[in-house]
Amino acid sequence: MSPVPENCFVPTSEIIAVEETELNKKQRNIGKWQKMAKPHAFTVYYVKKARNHRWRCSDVTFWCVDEHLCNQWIQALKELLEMQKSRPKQLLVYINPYGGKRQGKSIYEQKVAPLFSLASISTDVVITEHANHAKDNLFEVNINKYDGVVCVGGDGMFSEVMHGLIGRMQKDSGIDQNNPKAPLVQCNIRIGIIPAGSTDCICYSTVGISDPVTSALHIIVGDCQPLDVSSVHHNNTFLKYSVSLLGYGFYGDILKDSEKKRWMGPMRYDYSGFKTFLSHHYYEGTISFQPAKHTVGSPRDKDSCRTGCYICKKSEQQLAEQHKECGLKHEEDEEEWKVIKGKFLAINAVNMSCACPRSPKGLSPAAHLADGSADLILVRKCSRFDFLRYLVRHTNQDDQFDFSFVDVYRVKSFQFTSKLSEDNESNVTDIGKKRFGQFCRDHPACCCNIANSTWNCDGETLDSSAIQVRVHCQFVKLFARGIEENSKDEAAYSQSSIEQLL
Ligand SMILES: Nc1ncnc2c1ncn2[C@@H]1O[C@H](COP(=O)(O)OP(=O)(O)OP(=O)(O)O)[C@@H](O)[C@H]1O
Ligand SMILES: CCCCCCCCCCCCC/C=C/[C@@H](O)[C@H](CO)NC(C)=O
Ligand SMILES: [Ca+2]
Repeated sequence: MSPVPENCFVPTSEIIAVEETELNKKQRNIGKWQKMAKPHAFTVYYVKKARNHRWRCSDVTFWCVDEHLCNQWIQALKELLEMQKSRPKQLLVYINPYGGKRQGKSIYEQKVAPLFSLASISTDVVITEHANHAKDNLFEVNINKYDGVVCVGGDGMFSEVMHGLIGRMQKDSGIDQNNPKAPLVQCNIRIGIIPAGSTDCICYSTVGISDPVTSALHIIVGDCQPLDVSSVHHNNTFLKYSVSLLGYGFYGDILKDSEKKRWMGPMRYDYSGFKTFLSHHYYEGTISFQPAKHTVGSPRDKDSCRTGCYICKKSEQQLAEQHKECGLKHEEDEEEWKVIKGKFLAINAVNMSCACPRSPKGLSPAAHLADGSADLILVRKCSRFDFLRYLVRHTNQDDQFDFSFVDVYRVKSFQFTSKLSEDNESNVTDIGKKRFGQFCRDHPACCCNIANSTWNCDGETLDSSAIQVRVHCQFVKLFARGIEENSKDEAAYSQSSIEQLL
């Protein structure tokens, strides 16, 4: 138990629980309580903010001689907690026992379940037995029973749960996800992520740290962070939704190679990353996009998306106004498309910064969680050395878009077709060309890859290289609050912390 501080203050929104404290004989015999005939006590458990966005559960015990007064305090504090209507009471939890370092089950049992129980949250826990178990299960359960769904795992596990929830919502509303222009029904049930994967990019980008206890506490206090979701189609077939990275070329090739090496755990990305870097393949294709004119931000902004972000709030208001004015009409059909043809080492479309422990600022540091846009990053063919310089900037403070071979656009929709599929479409009868398709006709020894790359969609591969993508503003909600401002005030606040304020 922490030492009892003086002059304390805790916002009720950050109290985890209040409990009557059973005093044992030893406790009764310390200090001034020794003189009391029968002391009474209650303990307040609260969120303690530490460095680097880490949250911990701390506690302080109040002692008192008057049993009635003590009970009144407990009662009053419990009533205050009852008034926190955004807090979940009943959660559905899916644990992937094989994600990341295969620690999902023990992380949940040792670090998370005791906190949920302290906060009086009831849970139904499902330990997944195979891929898509959680997704399929979400189509069957009585979803209205729950205040939220929690996934214990990595980005792939989050993606599964999100697909289950969105899919269920569309099915219940009779909406065909295969129609790329269908007015999708928003998903209001919040998703919590307990990070136990290999990259944990979605957790890191929305909380600021990949830490199971911090995430559990954000769930307990009932945080809510909306997230943009991209729908990905191939012609009139729905492929997937994406919230973090849609990557073709470099990140697609890493994923394809790393899937065969899952046994290596998170290290597989380093191994495949190195191999893919050495292969230096580039891909030809055409990318068309509609710029996101509704948002005031730019991918080159110096400021990042933080808790209470005004750019995301503005997008939310605009979205609401658009819905009022146009109903279900889709304005984007009428807006201009920009077309870019080229040879690319990487095409990355990110709905959020994609910050993760490997890349603390992410692939697009100024991308917003909930502004209804994605940042489309085009890395053109360049030397290995230049590409390495670009990759190194993922890991440091330098501007990763300040290269002649890198372009970045903020978009609300885009399409991609590879040169190979364009050629095949325009000349389907040219069998010789198709058979020759795997080799570069001009320079057999160069890195020009006539075969297609694969799309990496939040860590899952897509079956098609030709895709149409549309960003849906604030389409799902997480138990998170975005990354809190890391000001000097916050550092001071976390050092002295609530102990001194309570
Ligand atoms: N019991 C299971 N057995 C095999 N695969 C599973 C099981 N449960 C879930 N999966 C699948 O495992 C995939 C990867 O899981 P997860 O995202 O948790 O870990 P990861 O790939 O190591 O981390 P990251 O996605 O952050 O890189 C998910 O796409 C999910 O569909
Ligand atoms: C020589 C230095 C090279 C350093 C390069 C580091 C770059 C790391 C950037 C990782 C970006 C991750 C984006 C997130 C993708 C996830 O959706 C996905 C699934 O978890 N993870 C990966 C690795 O594809
Ligand atoms: Ca966005």
